[in-house]
Amino acid sequence: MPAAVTCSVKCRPHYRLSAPQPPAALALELLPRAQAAAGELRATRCRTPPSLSFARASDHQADSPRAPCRSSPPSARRARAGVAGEDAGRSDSAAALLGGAQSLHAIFRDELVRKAFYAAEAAHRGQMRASGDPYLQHCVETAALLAELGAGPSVVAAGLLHDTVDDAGLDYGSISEQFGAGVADLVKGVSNLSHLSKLARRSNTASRTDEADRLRTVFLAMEDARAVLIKLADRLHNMRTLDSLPKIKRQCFAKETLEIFAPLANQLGILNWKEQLENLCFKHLYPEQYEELSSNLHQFYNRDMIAAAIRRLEQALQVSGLSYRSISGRHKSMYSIYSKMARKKLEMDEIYDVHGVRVILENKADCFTTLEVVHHLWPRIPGKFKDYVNSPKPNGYQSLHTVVLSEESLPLEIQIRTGDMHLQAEFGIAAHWRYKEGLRSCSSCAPEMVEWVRCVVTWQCESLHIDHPSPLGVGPSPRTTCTFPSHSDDCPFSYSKQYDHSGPILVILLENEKMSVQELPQKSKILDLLKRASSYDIQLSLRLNCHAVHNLNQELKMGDVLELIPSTPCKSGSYMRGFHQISDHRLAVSPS
Ligand SMILES: Nc1nc2c(ncn2[C@@H]2O[C@H](COP(=O)(O)OP(=O)(O)OP(=O)(O)O)[C@@H](O)[C@H]2O)c(=O)[nH]1
Ligand SMILES: Nc1ncnc2c1ncn2[C@@H]1O[C@H](COP(=O)(O)OP(=O)(O)OP(=O)(O)O)[C@@H](O)[C@H]1O
Repeated sequence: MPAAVTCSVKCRPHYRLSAPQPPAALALELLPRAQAAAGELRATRCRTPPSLSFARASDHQADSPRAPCRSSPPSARRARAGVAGEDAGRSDSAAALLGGAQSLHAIFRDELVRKAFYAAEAAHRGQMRASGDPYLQHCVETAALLAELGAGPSVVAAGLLHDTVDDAGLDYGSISEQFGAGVADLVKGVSNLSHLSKLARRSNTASRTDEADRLRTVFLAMEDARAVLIKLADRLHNMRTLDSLPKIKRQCFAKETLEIFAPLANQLGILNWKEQLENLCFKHLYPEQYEELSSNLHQFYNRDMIAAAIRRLEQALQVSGLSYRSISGRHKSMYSIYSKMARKKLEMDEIYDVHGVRVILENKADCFTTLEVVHHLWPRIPGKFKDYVNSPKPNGYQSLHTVVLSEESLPLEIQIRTGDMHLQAEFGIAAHWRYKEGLRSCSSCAPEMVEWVRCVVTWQCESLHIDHPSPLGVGPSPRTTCTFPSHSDDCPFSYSKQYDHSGPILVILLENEKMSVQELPQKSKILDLLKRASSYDIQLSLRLNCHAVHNLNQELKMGDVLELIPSTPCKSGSYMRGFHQISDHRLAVSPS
């Protein structure tokens, strides 16, 4: 019998065991919209994809991130009145929206969150998305995505308010007054990220891989990790509702999302969001390939096979008296299959890990015994066994891999490893995001930064925390020993012991309405950066993080934004209009 019955059948919500769909529905099930629930859920917590009951809810709503047909923003006065709860003009549909959210996520009953809902409702009243849906719906969907991850009230409230500064005339002061500086900082942080993202789209940063890598690191460096989380939720909902935008805009968003936001979600360990973002980008960027693969997968994806295999393996391990920590399974995402086919020049039927199961055991010996059990249960596919336990990969990755033929005559990849090996594969140098990002040029990526933000987000979000418990499996949980944004001395996540911080810094240069992310050695000065500017002349005035520059020898820090302002103002005035002064509590990568 398993010592601790922690069997976690990780089933995607659209592979619910209890509710088989007719074949016609399968194609839709493969669409990312249907992957709406957070994370790969454990069997015990398997739930249907949440869908909020909105006035105009439909499965494939077509909203735009900044819908041109929105009416002009309501006055800040009304928004403030809404914050104070004085406004009696709320509609039935808003009440239905809140009720729908509350029925899915208890956190929408929280006082702060309800207050934020009413403030967002007042601020966005009358505003519509390109699809014709109320703008408020986007705010609630964004907040709901955060709630699904298990984020706390401040993050969910900030998710509701995330567009009130840019699009509805609320200012930092009034949000801070009503909700506290914590929520206001988050809203401001999301707004800054949105501005940078807009500049990046205008500068086509996504098409330059190195620069896209750097920009992601800057995102992590300049904002509270939780602001990045909110921005990701905002982007995920915008990507789900992209259809009503013109093709050129859809592709622009999709390109940026694929190069910047999906890898960011991967780095933060939010794999379900990463997969949804990638699949949506795939659909908009390569519609023909998407359709083709989607129809091929009709034959390949087997919804019940993984659950059946897990049950069979579970029983066999129990009969053998083997203790296991967990058994989980997953279907490879469409985009992951497409990328693997392209990367390795393979046909669909040469991808052996479309269906996969992973067993985590107590010790190495049990791994090998489990392998025997597996090979007794199913015939193995020759040439597909890999012993990374006795021969670890150069990055330290350890696991046994085998591919067997399931009862359904489909290949099933089975990975077998110990808890320690798994932690190394999730958090260590062999972490999955590094393994993936390692395929790209990632010279300037600051791994310590990613690890730090990833762990902060993990602690902040209940469901991620459950999936990724204490990183080393021993010692105190960092949740109790670290205070954001610094590590305690004994924190196992702290890379400070493993890395010297002599690496480069990343700063943003804004000139001629273009943005570039520049990598400079530590202790570089403004003057050093100016040497890289194509348009620098003495007539220009300079601003660093929204402040006028008086000293060109001032040292730059990670995440600094330097703006070159021409003597004849450009058509949009300051490039950083709407960009809020960057707070000083940026994540410290350098000890300086
Ligand atoms: N975290 C982590 N996972 C890894 C690493 N290397 C491999 N994996 C996992 O192991 C799976 C299969 O790796 P391999 O058995 O080496 O197979 P492959 O190179 O994908 O080739 P195929 O046999 O065609 O599947 C990957 O899909 C990952 O899930 C690693 O360095 N880190
Ligand atoms: N056999 C498996 N069982 C359970 N989970 C798996 C299995 N294989 C991969 N995973 C997990 O599924 C997620 C998505 O992996 P995905 O298959 O897209 O990429 P990958 O594992 O890196 O494969 P590849 O590099 O071969 O494309 C990752 O978190 C990965 O750890």
